[in-house]
Amino acid sequence: MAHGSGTVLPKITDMTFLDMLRDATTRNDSLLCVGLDPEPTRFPESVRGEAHKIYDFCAAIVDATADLVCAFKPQIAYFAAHRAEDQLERLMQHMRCNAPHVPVILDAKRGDIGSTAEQYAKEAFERYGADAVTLSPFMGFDSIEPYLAYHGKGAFLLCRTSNPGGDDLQAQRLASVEGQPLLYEHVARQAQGPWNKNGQLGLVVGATYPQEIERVRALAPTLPLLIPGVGAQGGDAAATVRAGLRADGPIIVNSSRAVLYASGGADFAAAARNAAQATRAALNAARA
Ligand SMILES: O=c1ccn([C@@H]2O[C@H](COP(=O)(O)O)[C@@H](O)[C@H]2O)c(=O)[nH]1
Repeated sequence: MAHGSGTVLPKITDMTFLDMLRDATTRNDSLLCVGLDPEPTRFPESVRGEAHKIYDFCAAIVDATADLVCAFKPQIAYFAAHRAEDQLERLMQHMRCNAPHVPVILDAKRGDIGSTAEQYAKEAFERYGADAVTLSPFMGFDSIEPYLAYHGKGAFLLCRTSNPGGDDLQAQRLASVEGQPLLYEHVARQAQGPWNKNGQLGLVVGATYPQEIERVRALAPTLPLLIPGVGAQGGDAAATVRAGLRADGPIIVNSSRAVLYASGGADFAAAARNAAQATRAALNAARA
């Protein structure tokens, strides 16, 4: 264990989230984000079920893949469910020290009234020192605004998510808006336009729906797209890149379980590296 728990170390760079993303994408020649979704029942046999090993497991994955990724994405639920927020704090410190060039997106999917959003923003950016966070836009712009007060930090709004039920609301038509767009199209337009006051917004779009990625890209030509759904959810890596990547429109393609649990043995970190290498290569092969 490299560091004790407590306040997350300050950033050693003044780079914005977008600067860091561009730098890591180029430096590591990668569109791949490794998702950190630690589930102790899937840990290597020697530590299986041991929630106090969450930090050790994730730190080993970070060390094995830091030169292969454009971002890391810890999902906060996997830590909170095990009362392991202290281990997430230590992991954030570990990434800051050992992979300082890789931006970290805290997947929290927060959404609440402004005064509460201020607390969530403080949690993401001050407690954990994240470079970007995921948010639900369902409660409107005033629920997003507190995050934008942290200049240079990124905020990814759920737009067309990777799950089958995403259609239940996201594909509903907004009769009150001119042209009657679908809800997810409206989110994309708002994020590319009036809500993006300081250029901090991005969108979450599922790799499981490449046609919708293309549609979102048409409506939001320059926003960074965070695209989960390759790997365990079966999304097509090549179709994802073709639909989403533009010269001035970056993509971050997340894979969690397919990397983390590539092996259940003592070779888990080496297997994770191999899986990350293969996914990075598949994504790069589809780049124009
Ligand atoms: O639309 C969405 C938004 C977020 N996620 C998150 O991404 C990872 C995916 O994990 P895999 O193991 O690669 O399937 C996970 O943390 C989700 O909460 C998503 O899948 N879809």
